[in-house]
Order: sequence, then C-alpha cells, then structure tokens
Amino acid sequence: MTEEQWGVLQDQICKAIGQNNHKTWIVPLRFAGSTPEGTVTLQAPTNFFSTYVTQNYGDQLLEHIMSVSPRVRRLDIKVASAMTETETRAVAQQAPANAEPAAAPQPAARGHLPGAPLDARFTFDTFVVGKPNELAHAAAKRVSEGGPVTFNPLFLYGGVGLGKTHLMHAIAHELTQRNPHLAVLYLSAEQFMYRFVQALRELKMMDFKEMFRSVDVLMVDDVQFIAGKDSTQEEFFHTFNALVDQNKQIIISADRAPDEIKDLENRIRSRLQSGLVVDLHPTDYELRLGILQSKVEGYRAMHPDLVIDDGVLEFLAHRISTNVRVLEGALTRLFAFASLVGKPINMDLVQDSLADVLRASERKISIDEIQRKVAEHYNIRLSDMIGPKRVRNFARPRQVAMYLCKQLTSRSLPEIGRRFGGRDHTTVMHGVKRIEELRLQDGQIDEDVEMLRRALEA
Ligand SMILES: Nc1ncnc2c1ncn2[C@@H]1O[C@H](COP(=O)(O)OP(=O)(O)OP(=O)(O)O)[C@@H](O)[C@H]1O
Repeated sequence: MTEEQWGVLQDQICKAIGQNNHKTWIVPLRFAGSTPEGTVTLQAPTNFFSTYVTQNYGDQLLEHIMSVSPRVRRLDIKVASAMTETETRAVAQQAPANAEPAAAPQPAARGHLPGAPLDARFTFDTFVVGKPNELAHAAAKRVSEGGPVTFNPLFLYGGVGLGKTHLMHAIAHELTQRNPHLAVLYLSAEQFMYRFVQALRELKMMDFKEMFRSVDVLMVDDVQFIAGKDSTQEEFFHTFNALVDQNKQIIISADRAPDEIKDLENRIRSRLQSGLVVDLHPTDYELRLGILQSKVEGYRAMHPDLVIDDGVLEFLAHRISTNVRVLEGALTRLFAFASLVGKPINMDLVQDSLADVLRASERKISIDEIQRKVAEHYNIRLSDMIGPKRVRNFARPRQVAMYLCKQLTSRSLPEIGRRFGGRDHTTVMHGVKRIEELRLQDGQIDEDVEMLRRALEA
C-alpha cells in the first residue's frame, strides 16, 4: 500500500461514509507507511481521534485499503508520539500537495469533534498534591487505573481554579495511555447542551444518542451549567443511566456539591450523589507554595539561567490565596517581565509587575473575624479580649489578635487600636512587637499564631 493509493481511495471512502464524516474524520489522517507484513499506519492528530476512528471506521477503512492492496492485514491509527521513526519520517516527507489538507483539518475537524481537546499539560505528573486535594487526587488516580468500575459517577467539586479540569484531563490521559482503544469522551456540560441542541435541529438525535452511549468513559465538566435547562437535563439523565447500566465510568465536575446545585432535577441530583462525591478544598499555603515551586522547576528546565530571590515564592503563596489560575498567571507574568528586562525575579519586580494582582487579592479578613477566632482559640469571651482587663489570660490573646490584624488586614495601627476598645496605636505597636519576640522564643505561641493564621486564611 502506498501513499498514492491512499490518496486514490479517498473518493471511494468519501462516498461510503458521507462527505461530512469524511471531512471530519478521514481527511485529517495522514499516511505514515506500510510494512511488508501487511500493516498500514495512519497518523491521527489526537489520541481521542485515533480511538474514535479506529472504533467507528477502522473495519471499513481496512476493507477499502484491502480492495487496492490485498496483502494488507492490519490497520493502525495512531498519534505522532506513538509512531516509529520511519513512520514519522514518512509523514514529514509527504508531498506538499498533502501538506495543506493535513494542516488544515485540525481546526476544521476540532469543530466537529464530539469532545473537547485535552490539555497535554494537565497530567498527574504536573498535579501537585496537598492536604486540600489529596482525596480528590486519590479518587481520580483510582479511576484512571481503569479496571472494574467501583464508584459511579466520580463527582469532583470545588471552587474556581482549584484543579477539577486538570484532574479530569489527567484521568483521560492516563486511561488512554493504558488502553488506547478505550473511547474516552471529555466535554463541558455546555458543549453537551450545544451538541444536543444541534442534534435536535439537524434531526440527528439517533446519532447523538448512539455516540454518547458508545463511549467507555464519559467526563462532563462544570455540570452545574445544565441546571434549569430542562430538555438538556432530561437527555443527560438518559445518557447517564444508559452508561451506568452498561457499567461505563462517568466522571462529573461542578463548582459545588450536587445538593447545592439549584434548579437541578431531584432524580439527577440523586444520581450524581450515588457514586463518590469528593471536593477540592481551597488551597492552603503549603499547597500554593508547592505548586509555585513545581511551576518554577518546569520553567527552569527550559530556562536554566532563571534567578528567583529567596522569599519571592513564599510571598506569592502567602499573598495570592485565591485560586491556582491567578497564582499561575502571576508567575507567568513575572517570568515574562524578568526575561524582558533581563533581571532576576526579586521583590521589587514582584511589586512592579504584580501591583494589580496583589491589590485584587488583598485579604478580606476582617478584624471581627480575627477577634472571634482568637477568643475561641484561647477560650475567653470576646468582651474580655476587647475590654480593659490586663490580666495575662486576656492580655496575651489580645496581643495575638492585634498581631494577626496587623499581618492579615490592611488596617492601620490607630484603626486596630480603636477596634480593641479604643486603645492607643502605641499599645497595638507594643503588642505586635511582643508577639514577634515571643514567636522566636516560645514554641507554643509560635504554633498558636501559625495555626490561627492558617485557620483564618483557609
Ligand atoms: N494541584 C495543582 N497542581 C498543579 N496545578 C494546578 C493544581 N490545581 C490547579 N492547577 C492549575 O490551575 C489552573 C486551573 O485549574 P483548573 O482549570 O483545573 O481549575 P477548575 O477547578 O477546573 O476551575 P473552573 O472552576 O474555572 O473550571 C490550571 O492551569 C491547573 O493546571
């Protein structure tokens, strides 16, 4: 079988499967070679693509190929990374006439792809595990091993930018790596709705149902999107049930727990709760620092001359406590600025280039909150902490609270003083200083303060 023969076959394949399917699924394939043992290799743009085409058109394509080259016994459709050197070279050396259709189909094909593309960077290797996400990570890992379906669905939820999509893509990558024949379909709930509406409009509901029911693993991201959209919910429910009945794995993500998603039909809610529901908690300082360190390592692998002053990553992990996306964005901006001005990344650069991010992520912890938490921690009444009594039992917690107000809010010393029973700013200053000293001398105080800080920032 030669590349020319593959070209000649296109008309016949197009007639057999229809122009749209041909354009979407076959045109993007590139001829990568044929062995004397009778194996023809075609290159597909993505793993999903290769799985889908193999499952849906593999036999037909082989028949067409055998009609012009009867010695062929096997058809292999794989992505570039899975190809041998000879195959890669064969694709690279293809005549310019082939170059256009091979390059063009990517975007055209993507538009028709039933699923969304996976981000190659979102793997388990690049996912940093910490206390807030260790359960979600463990559950995702378990599902990614394949094997018998133990919990269905796996429902991952958590706030914006905490790694839900990252984990889902990681599962998809791992599953297809372990078993390239597995049909793994990942898409957002919005895309699900879009496909559904399109199928209704084009009277292709049978194709839609068949496609969704033929996958081995279905992943739907941001499922809260279908809340309040009745027909989409209905179709989702049927798809869900059909797959569960076939023992196919379903993985769902949302920004909140199933029982907190409003306007979701009860029967869907209870289906979503019927497997394993795990949440990604807001990041803590250690996890944020770990993520920053891991991103820096990745960057340094390509830019060995990168210099970051001590304390910069700690400062960012401390100050940017919103979501990981913001944290990553800040780091990317620092890398860009540092390389533009050819300087090391130090605190001056951080202040210059990230002023807006730092302002936006300024902690919104209130003085009230700090006072309440500290009083609770030391088991004293709030009124005693704010009141005039100077006994050590109240004075020390008061100083701890003042210290935390100075550290965690942008309030001035006089303002803090006012909120502590109208005390003078020098009293606050003294209190803050005292705790700074004690943190160095007294392990217990240091531990208390650190614990309170974490609790307040969580
Ligand atoms: N634990 C982690 N380790 C490494 N990177 C992470 C981690 N958590 C999140 N990220 C990164 O943060 C960014 C946002 O993550 P992701 O898109 O998965 O969030 P999400 O929870 O799906 O957010 P959304 O609710 O907006 O959909 C991604 O670039 C992701 O790689």
